[in-house]
Amino acid sequence: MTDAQTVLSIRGAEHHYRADHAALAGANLDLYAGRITALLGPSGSGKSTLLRAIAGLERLDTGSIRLGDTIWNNEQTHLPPEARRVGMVFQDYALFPHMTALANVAFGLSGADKKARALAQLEAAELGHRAKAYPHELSGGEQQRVALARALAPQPAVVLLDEPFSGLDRRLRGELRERTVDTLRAARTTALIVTHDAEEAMAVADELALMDAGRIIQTGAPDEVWMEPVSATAAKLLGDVEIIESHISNGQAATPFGAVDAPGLEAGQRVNVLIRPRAFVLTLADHGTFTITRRRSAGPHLTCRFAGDRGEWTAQTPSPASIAVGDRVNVVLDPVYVRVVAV
Ligand SMILES: Nc1ncnc2c1ncn2[C@@H]1O[C@H](COP(=O)(O)OP(=O)(O)OP(=O)(O)O)[C@@H](O)[C@H]1O
Repeated sequence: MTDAQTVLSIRGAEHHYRADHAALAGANLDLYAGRITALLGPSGSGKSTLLRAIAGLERLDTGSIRLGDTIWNNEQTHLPPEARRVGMVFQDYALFPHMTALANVAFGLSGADKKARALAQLEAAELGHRAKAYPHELSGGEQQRVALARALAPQPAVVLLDEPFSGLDRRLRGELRERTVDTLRAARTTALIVTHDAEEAMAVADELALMDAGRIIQTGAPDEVWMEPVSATAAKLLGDVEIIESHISNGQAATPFGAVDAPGLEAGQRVNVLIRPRAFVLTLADHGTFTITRRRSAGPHLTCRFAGDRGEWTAQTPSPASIAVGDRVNVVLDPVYVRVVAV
């Protein structure tokens, strides 16, 4: 994303909890004005640590965090959390149990009109009628909405949400996800949402940032990142993928399913061929090269395992019900769902 204004900029962020392990290992990330960035990464990749560093709850060893021209962190500076204009929604919502919903939302506000402003924020979350309820009297979804209202009430420059839907059941998750996105958009907030759920990240993100081993390994629009992963690690974060090691010869990478074009890569270069399950096109053939070893129907598509001399792979095809375990098939690749990346 280059046309939106950068609000928050993180460069070379490093953080160690222990000397022998970097929780952040040189992370770079930009957040853009009014846009929602989803931070997706496996457990332990450093997502929460990055959030906590932005909020000022962890101090960077090296690197910088800037809000516009204001330095929040660098070698000399560590602005305390209360001096940063950050709203935070934690995984467990962290509402004050002895305070009403209204008091929770008003907590970070000052001025004579703070109750009115808090109430307006609760009403925007369609929870005005629950203003006097205590957290234990609210459902999980309502608590999350109060937590979001509390984070937004002081009109922060950036809102950080750490796995904000993880405590909710599946149906409620989808509903609340949409509501949260609508609320953030209505408030024109710059937001960073942490998740380890690829589908959730794709659903909420204007910008997707992939994190692994303390670094941001790829950023971009969700579709772009899905279609053009920069590495096998990035591809795996976004869904099932078969990875075939190969090398470049005559501008192509050989696979057991035929050669794949690999423009721009030099002869001899070692590569990974990244194949999404839907790239495999299976055709029944009496003397086919591969054998179906397993099949599982999942409504509109069929997931098949198939084996050949050099391995076993998983395909996802639009339900051709005629394929059965033991059938012989030939397999070619739909190049739309195949990428070749240098190793
Ligand atoms: N308070 C702590 N003390 C020591 N090590 C920690 C602490 N918090 C996190 N770590 C370590 O830092 C690394 C990054 O952890 P972090 O919680 O940031 O990852 P994460 O991507 O948010 O993971 P998850 O999705 O499981 O929440 C991990 O190796 C973790 O064990």
